[in-house]
Amino acid sequence: MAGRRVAVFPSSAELGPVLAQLVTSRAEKAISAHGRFTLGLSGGSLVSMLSKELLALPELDCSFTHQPKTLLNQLFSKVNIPDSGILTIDPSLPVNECAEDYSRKLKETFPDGDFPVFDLLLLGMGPDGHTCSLFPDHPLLEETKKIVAPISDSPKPPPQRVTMTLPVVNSARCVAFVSTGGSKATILKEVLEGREGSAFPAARVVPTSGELFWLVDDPAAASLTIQVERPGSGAKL
Ligand SMILES: O=C(O)[C@H](O)[C@@H](O)[C@H](O)[C@H](O)COP(=O)(O)O
Repeated sequence: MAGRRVAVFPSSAELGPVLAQLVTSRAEKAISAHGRFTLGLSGGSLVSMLSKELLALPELDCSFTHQPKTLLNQLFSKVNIPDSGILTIDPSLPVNECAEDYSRKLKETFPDGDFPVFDLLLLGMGPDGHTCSLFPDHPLLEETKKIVAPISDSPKPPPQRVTMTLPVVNSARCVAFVSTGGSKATILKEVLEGREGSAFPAARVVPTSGELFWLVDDPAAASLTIQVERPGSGAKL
């Protein structure tokens, strides 16, 4: 890993522009290095935060995780992405087929190597420490071969989901968690300051050779004792 960076902002209002800057800077870097930019998005409040900030981006080749298209419309209305550049799950399929279908789409988009290498993954974390649909103590955390897996016993509704696996997440060139609000304070401390090898799924996101950011607000960071960065709203990460 290139080193974890924890950046704390007074509120989402200051965090949002820095998140948008991270997306644009990693997009520029990716496009100049290999001619396209691949972005994976998880659920939660990320999409609406991004849609407020991203007014214009270069044409992007994007892949989105388990987001129904309706949720993404507000984001897509702000950025210039051709339909062919957007990969979504097909929720009309039974969950196993849905995972296979999405896995096939990803393999077509990322034909090289065992696992897709996203330029940037933006992730959220639930109050139980889950990320993507990787839940604490679930056997899916040990998956080493699949790139997308079905889950039929999610502790959080809906019970049936599909998720990217940890090897995909940890292959990314850059992963950024976004976590805001006081309800995240306890779990954030556990994940960022807990023992080595903590079982929380979010703590197992440690990109093999990519960057790792945690972008959080003051209420979420309230219990942290580790050293953090406090970038200004115009900061570049
Ligand atoms: O799949 C889901 O049930 C949610 O999308 C969930 O995983 C979400 O990403 C986290 O709960 C963080 O969401 P917030 O950042 O909005 O709290």
